[in-house]
Amino acid sequence: MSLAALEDVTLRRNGEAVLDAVSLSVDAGEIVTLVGPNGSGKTTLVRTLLGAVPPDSGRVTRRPGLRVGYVPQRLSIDPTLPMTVGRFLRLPNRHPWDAIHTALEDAGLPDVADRPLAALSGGQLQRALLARALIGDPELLILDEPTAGLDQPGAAAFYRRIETLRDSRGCAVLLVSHDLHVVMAASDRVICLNGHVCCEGTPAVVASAPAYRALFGDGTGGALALYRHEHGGHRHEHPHPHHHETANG
Ligand SMILES: Nc1ncnc2c1ncn2[C@@H]1O[C@H](COP(=O)(O)OP(=O)(O)OP(=O)(O)O)[C@@H](O)[C@H]1O
Repeated sequence: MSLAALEDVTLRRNGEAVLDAVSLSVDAGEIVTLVGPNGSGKTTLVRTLLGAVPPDSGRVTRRPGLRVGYVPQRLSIDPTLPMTVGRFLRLPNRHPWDAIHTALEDAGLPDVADRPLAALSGGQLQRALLARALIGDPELLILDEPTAGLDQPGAAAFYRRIETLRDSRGCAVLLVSHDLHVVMAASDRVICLNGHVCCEGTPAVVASAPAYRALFGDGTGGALALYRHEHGGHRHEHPHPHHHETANG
């Protein structure tokens, strides 16, 4: 059984289908990247999958007792509040401190528990949000545009961390992105959303799908560039956009 799935889900707002007969599932341990332009329904899809919004038709299923970690697109509290990172992570469930420290370490942010939240850089804040999502030991980690606001090396490093986390913790990852031209090479599947699912498959399959090109045009020469890091041998610690390998050449 999938961890979470939508089956033929349609959701209307103001007479328009925001989600149009969408089917999607996330299985244990896989990385699924959901890409789509602004307004294509990505956040609505995630909220529907989480059970926060009921669909007008279709079925939403989640494995009973599924543990989900959610990294929101934006922080919903004022990051300038005089609060330490550790206290922020203890909200609202008062998790034990050793769980907080483990999560910070896994998110690549050790030794910051006592620092004010306001003192974190954008990339560090993103990792703090990731740490918060990891505390409950999620089976499914959902990240909504986690690299928005990060520069290319920052985004690449964040994606590497997600890949490592999937490997070490075995959690499934649903990654939402509006970056139409660059996705994590480690994605097992890429799903392109534009109200409906217009194509899906491995990154390489989607990159060469006519529906992808028709929707997302010719940025990056029409290719889907992949954040890929090499295992062993030469390694790009700071990948540059021009160094992205492309799926189809
Ligand atoms: N509660 C609502 N009432 C009316 N319209 C809504 C509501 N929720 C979403 N929509 C509309 O549904 C469409 C999809 O919104 P959604 O936020 O899911 O898109 P998105 O792909 O996540 O966009 P972005 O990349 O900008 O975050 C938008 O046109 C939005 O205006």
